[in-house]
Amino acid sequence: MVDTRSQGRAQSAAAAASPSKRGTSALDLTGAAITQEHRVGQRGRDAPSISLPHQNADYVSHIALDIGGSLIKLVYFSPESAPPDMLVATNGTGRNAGGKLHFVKFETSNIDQAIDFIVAKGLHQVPTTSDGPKEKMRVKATGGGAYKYADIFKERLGVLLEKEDEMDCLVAGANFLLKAIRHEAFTFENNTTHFVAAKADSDLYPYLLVNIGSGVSMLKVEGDGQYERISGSSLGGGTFWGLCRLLTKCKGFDEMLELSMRGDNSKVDMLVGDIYGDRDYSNIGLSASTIASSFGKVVSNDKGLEDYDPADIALALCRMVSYNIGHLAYLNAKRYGLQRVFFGGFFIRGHPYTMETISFAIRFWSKGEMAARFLRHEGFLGAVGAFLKVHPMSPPNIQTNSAREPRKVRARFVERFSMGAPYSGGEIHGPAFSDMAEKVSWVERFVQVGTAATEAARDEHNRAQSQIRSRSGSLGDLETPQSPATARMHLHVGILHYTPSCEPFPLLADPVNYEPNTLDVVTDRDEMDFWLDVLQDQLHTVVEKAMSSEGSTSGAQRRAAAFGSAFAAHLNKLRMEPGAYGQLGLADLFEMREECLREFGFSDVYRLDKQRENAAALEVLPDLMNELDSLDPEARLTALIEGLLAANIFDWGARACVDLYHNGTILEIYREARTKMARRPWRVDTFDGLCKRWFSATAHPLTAEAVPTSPFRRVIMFVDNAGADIVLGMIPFARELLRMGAEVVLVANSLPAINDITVVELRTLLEAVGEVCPIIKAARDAALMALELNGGRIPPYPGLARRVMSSSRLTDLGGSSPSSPQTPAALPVEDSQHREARLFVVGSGQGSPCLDLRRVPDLLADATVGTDLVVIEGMGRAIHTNYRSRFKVDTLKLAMIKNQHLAHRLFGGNVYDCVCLYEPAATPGGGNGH
Ligand SMILES: Nc1ncnc2c1ncn2[C@@H]1O[C@H](COP(=O)(O)OP(=O)(O)O)[C@@H](O)[C@H]1O
Ligand SMILES: CC(C)(COP(=O)(O)O)[C@@H](O)C(=O)NCCC(=O)O
Ligand SMILES: [Mn+2]
Repeated sequence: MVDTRSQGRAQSAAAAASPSKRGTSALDLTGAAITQEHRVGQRGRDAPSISLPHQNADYVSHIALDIGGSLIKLVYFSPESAPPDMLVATNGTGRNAGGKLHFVKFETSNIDQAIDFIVAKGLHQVPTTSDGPKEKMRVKATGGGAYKYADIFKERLGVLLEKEDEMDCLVAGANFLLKAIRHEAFTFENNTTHFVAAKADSDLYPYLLVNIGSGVSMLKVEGDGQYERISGSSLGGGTFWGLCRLLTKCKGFDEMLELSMRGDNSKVDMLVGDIYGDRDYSNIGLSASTIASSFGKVVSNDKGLEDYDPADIALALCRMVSYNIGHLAYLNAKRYGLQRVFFGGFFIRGHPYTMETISFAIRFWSKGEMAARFLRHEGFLGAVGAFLKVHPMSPPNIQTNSAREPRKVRARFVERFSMGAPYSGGEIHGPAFSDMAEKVSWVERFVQVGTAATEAARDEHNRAQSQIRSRSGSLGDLETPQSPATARMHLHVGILHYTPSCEPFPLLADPVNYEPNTLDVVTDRDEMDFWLDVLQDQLHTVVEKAMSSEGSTSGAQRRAAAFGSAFAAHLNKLRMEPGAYGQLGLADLFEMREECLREFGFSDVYRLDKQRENAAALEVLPDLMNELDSLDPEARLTALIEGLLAANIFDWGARACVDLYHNGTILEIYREARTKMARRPWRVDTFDGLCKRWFSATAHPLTAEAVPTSPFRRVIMFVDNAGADIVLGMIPFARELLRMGAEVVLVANSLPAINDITVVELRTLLEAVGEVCPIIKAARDAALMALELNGGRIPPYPGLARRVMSSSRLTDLGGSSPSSPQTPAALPVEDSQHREARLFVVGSGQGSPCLDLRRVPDLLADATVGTDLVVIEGMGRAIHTNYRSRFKVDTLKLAMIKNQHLAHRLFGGNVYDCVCLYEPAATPGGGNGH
């Protein structure tokens, strides 16, 4: 329940909540407003700051505060249920202590607003089971305000702040973020963002942490909890803010930054050229444009404050403070022999000019040797550190299952950007709406203003880009940054999703350097633009699909339209600022579309198409199996792969394929693909190597009737699309391996993405396949029994010598006579611990058409024990991602390329080219990764 006393205050706040009870869905949108002074034009080029109305909260388990001299930073955590296929890991409770971490900030002078927010969301109360007593939330707090405002928190919320040391929290937060978030740190020079990830502790420590809040702290950090505050300065963010307010009459901080962007500091700063008559002082390396004395020109001009443009003053102040801090940071780094310098604190605010200036100071004084690094979570370091005291999310490197490597902390975190991100201009307002109607009306209400604003910002951005291009060179060398021509860069901080049961795929040859994405779409703007265009072009089709997937009701239409607007806004955002969300790759773009659909309640847009295509493909499966079984082993392997590549054409995510569906039935397309497009030789074709390995455990010469012996013990197969792709492609291939005596683990998406089959659908499908295929039936039964005996987890491979099976028995088994289904017990027994050809199914933990092996569920990681072949299928999983990744075991990558640009870009090829890439296990140290 909302405290009645606070309701009045909450309503009076700019973004007032409806005084509704927790748990009800009513939400008063009147409070959510784009205020007049925030309109484009009045407020300059920035997107309007849109205040999300207070929302009914998710269940929140922990909160932490950092109450500084200028800002209050709030971090809170809402636990989340695991996807259904990952329940085993949670002992069936669905809770695995995973959840979402949210970041919010307020001005300290507006402490009531922060308290209203906490009250409206009920963050200060531990929600209870219906009968239990209400507990007070434990609130960790750091920063001076934890002392100064303790009474207010006690009075208004009834909570006692548990105080934590500020420097301790700062360091804990920085260390955590730098290790847990992939793209936390970046450099910013010459208007270019470059993300730098520390891959090992030795890449990180020791470092200098410069926190620019109201004042400045400089800490030498050597490890977790190992630090020393070596210096500081009173000339910090407060100095800039204070002097700016005094001299420019600007009130808001962002307003001052905006203002400074129109400024010309040479009107107030004394430059070297002013002293040397427009000449450089080249003897000591100073160009004419270097500032000799900040505000020095004011002395010689006989002018009053009112004669100066406030923009020039704002810019000169920003530069003065930034440059001084950069200089001090360099001197301290030098003094302690530190090579890496990270800058945090909210003074920076992703402001290009601030970052350019600090970077310039570090580069200049280090004679080009060092580069300043910035943190995306800027001012949240202390709050995150305080949060970790009550909820330590990642005891580093827990040793899991004995046979596997230690888990990596980073694998457990992923950052997601909600639909509000592009509109709200980098401000963070808590979790997504709990009620769909609220969310949709919010988008409807703000989409026009938001779109107008992002368009204005984009025009501004384009203008700035051409200006920068036209004077390139002047910023390239060690020159003082000119007055900023870049539009404001909004660093977006998303919601951090924490999944403690995720870890890197254990079979990666080089997990540290593994990068799933094949193309670099962040640095390569043309590439980014190409894929943004692709997604933009497809958007109306997806909106239509979404709508019809739910019977085109008016509700579905509104939600689909809102999805369309929200996703379009993300695309626009990325077109302007490819680095706004960190270093997103192509895989993230595709995933963002799926996440956005989910956010608007579309749980599975292609569900009916998938069902229809599965049914159609099942009809022809028995004939296909007969046809394959009649071939001799080598021809059969070729036919299996050709069929698999052909079936990969059923891809609702590719424009070229969707166009095909208008002119033919599923079967016609499949036949055409199999006889024409997927015939050997393929564009990338290392089939001969596969063939050699495939028959390496079988006595030669191969006879026509013989079923070969599998050289592989356990094969993990990442499957792709529903319908023909899985039924006529991957399943027959898996069946062949099972027949040869291998164990097979099929890995499917945990959540839907386009027409990819999900793990739940796959299990059902295999039951249907089992009806017409005794091999699949027996292998599924054996797997289910093994799972039952092993508490739902895939047991390690039994680890036996290879079973040599009698080919006649196997041929019996493979016959498509369903009258005599064989149980596993009827399989030939080699010794007491005989192994069965079991067919397991496990979720990939992902909901994307691509495959990011940096984080897979531990249930899948378990399955790698004993695996000696990994098969990755499809354009998303084997081409967009993982095309260049290497594995500790043999790998087979199979895909049809359904996009002309991509085929051309990768190997000068054409649309419908096929890839059959067999790669033997990477030898240790043998140039893995890329
Ligand atoms: N919206 C804002 N309001 C006030 N100050 C801001 C704002 N955004 C950025 N700042 C800058 O950030 C500084 C505060 O940074 P922060 O890291 O939160 O430090 P502190 O803990 O001292 O409050 C301010 O002095 C100001 O320069
Ligand atoms: C989303 C996809 C990667 C899915 O392909 P799949 O993995 O199913 O083979 C692919 O459809 C794709 O890249 N589509 C966008 C490009 C296009 O429309 O041509
Ligand atoms: Mn797919």
